[in-house]
Amino acid sequence: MLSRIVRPTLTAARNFSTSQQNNYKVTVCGAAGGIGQPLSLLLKLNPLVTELNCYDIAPFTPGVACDLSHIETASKVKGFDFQPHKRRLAGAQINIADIDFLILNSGMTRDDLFGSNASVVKTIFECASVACPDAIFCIITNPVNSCVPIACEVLKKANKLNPRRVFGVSTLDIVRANTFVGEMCGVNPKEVNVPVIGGHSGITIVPLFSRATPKVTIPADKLDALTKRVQEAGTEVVKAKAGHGSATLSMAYSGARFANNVMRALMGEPDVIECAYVMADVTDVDYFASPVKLGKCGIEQNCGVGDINEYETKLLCDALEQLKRDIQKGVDFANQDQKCKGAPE
Ligand SMILES: NC(=O)c1ccc[n+]([C@@H]2O[C@H](COP(=O)([O-])OP(=O)(O)OC[C@H]3O[C@@H](n4cnc5c(N)ncnc54)[C@H](O)[C@@H]3O)[C@@H](O)[C@H]2O)c1
Ligand SMILES: O=C(O)C[C@H](O)C(=O)O
Repeated sequence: MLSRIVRPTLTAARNFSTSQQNNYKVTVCGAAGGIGQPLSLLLKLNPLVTELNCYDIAPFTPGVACDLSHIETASKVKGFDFQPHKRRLAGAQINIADIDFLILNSGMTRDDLFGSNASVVKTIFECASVACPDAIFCIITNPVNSCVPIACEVLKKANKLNPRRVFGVSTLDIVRANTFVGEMCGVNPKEVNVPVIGGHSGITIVPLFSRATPKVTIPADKLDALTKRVQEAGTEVVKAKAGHGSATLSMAYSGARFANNVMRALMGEPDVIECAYVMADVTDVDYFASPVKLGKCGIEQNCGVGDINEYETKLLCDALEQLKRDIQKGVDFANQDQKCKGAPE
């Protein structure tokens, strides 16, 4: 069982063979938002990204792109605002034709999350299924557990689904688990790898401390609290920001880490393994977060659940019940006939 989760090392990427593709065109949807801006910044700093398209409905999006374009890295940056009166031009306005990566973090945080965000995801994937069906899709938009099924259903309807290339980004759960374990055990969090399986919300988040590397011993009386802290870490940030949004900076880091590792694998680097929420047949549910081995075409192998202990098995059972409902909600939404808000005419 492969358990190494590769870190994003921009310097390592820089040293990598030039005979492989190292010129990825990336579009960030939601680029003007709390996550979108720092994520776009990190992508602008990534030497593997040669073209960065910042797309958002916010009218100042071209300004965000202009700001980024002054940074002294070689990539070209363009900004696209996508106002309602232009929606007819969807694919062209988003500028997703011929791109390699579409990173989707457009949408609201917790208020009215499902209704509005589900529509955004559906709309963008209707465009993507025409404009860039072969891109790598990274979905950050919440609720991830339902948004990934929506995206896959839309692509499936258009006969363009390649499940190896559609990812729900659950990296922040791993990043948090690594950090909290590092703090608790006195280990540099950079050296810690805790696989996190299941989904990305509450009890669907199942950290596997028994499989942490390096091996750590979590005192029995602290295990519940540590597990809950990882599961509720999003709420911890929401409360701490006191009405000013949810996690943005740690999420931007996590999104950039994930995208960088996918790019490294696409370039042919071996043994790149990341946890991600993907279409899978490794449990009773159709979408599941687990370690996946990445390769030149996207997911090469789903490593599945692997060995887990009794405590984690109980967590997983609870997670699967909730995941089933979340997934069904997404599938049902995608298959509703009604035209969604903001869909291209
Ligand atoms: N996967 C994760 O681990 C994780 C972590 C944190 C946040 N999130 C989610 O990421 C999403 C974004 O969070 P944020 O804090 O950046 O929110 P935000 O409100 O700051 O930014 C969202 C951006 O999306 C834009 N937008 C809305 N509709 C759009 C559309 N149709 N097309 C293009 N852009 C559109 C908005 O104008 C805004 O700039 C939320 O759904 C949030 O819950 C996920
Ligand atoms: O929890 C949230 O609302 C945002 C995000 O999913 C997070 O994990 O921080």
